[in-house]
Amino acid sequence: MATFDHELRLVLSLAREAGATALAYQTGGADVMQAQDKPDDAGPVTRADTEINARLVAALKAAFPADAVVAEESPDDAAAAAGVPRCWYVDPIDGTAEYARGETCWAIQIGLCVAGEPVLGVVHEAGAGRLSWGICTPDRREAFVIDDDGAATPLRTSARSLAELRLVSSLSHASPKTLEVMQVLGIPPERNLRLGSVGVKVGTIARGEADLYVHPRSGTKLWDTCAPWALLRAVGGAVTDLWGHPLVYDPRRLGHDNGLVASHGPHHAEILAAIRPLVDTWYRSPHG
Ligand SMILES: Nc1ncnc2c1ncn2[C@@H]1O[C@H](COP(=O)(O)O)[C@@H](OP(=O)(O)O)[C@H]1O
Ligand SMILES: [Mg+2]
Repeated sequence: MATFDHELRLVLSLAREAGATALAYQTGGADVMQAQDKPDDAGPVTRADTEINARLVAALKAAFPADAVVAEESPDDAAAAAGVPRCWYVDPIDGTAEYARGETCWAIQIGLCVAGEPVLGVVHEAGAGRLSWGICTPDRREAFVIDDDGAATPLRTSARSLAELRLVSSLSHASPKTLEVMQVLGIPPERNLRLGSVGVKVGTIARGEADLYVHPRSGTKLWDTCAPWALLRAVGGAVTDLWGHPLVYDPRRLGHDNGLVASHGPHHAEILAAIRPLVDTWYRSPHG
């Protein structure tokens, strides 16, 4: 029986070390962070993204030489990952735009897929002083949030009804489509929490503070979602694209071109049905 204890221990320690690096640079301000824009509108990158990326990739490859490692700042390695049964997806800093602005809604994310299923995820919100992890396999379903003092609390989603849903949506990639989603689901602006980072947003659902995250377009990549999905699946949440298809973790296609819908679980099908008329007006059909 694979417990993933060894993997979890290593990844928790790597995430904490990376969090300390990122915080040290962020405290140093703009000159130390060295934010630059990547080509092709791919968003900002900082010294912390590059250095943490290199450290995490090297450590995972050394510890698990048979595994593939796909990471945001070294995406060319993804070609070699096709067909490898175990693949790590690493986002050294998810929410780099917020990180570079000195905010706290960013996270170090390390996820493991086995046969295309996210089974282990660590989302370290170093700026917020909180680290969440989850394991979701047929043998083990467990997810905790650990605060800076080391206190661990089991993650638990809310029991909110469809009429009470709390949304969490992007801060830096806001879309007018989100307002349409809010309208059809009857979600007022005060129940829309805007935050950076997929992992931070999904974390609010895993802790029961929000219930629904809709990313109504392309733009996110497998490293943005793998770790968050593992922990949300571990607590019974649901994740699909805008049409209700499961997310596909195939390193030959790094983008989630059909958007994202993550929820606390019990109303996922009703949410998809409610937004489907909108999706049909936005897009002719799903990609691929
Ligand atoms: N429209 C878009 N174009 C490019 N990247 C996008 C995007 N929407 C989301 N992302 C990526 O998804 C992550 C979460 O975005 P957001 O927090 O704004 O929802 C960010 O990852 P990084 O910060 O790791 O680059 C961001 O780059
Ligand atoms: Mg990211």
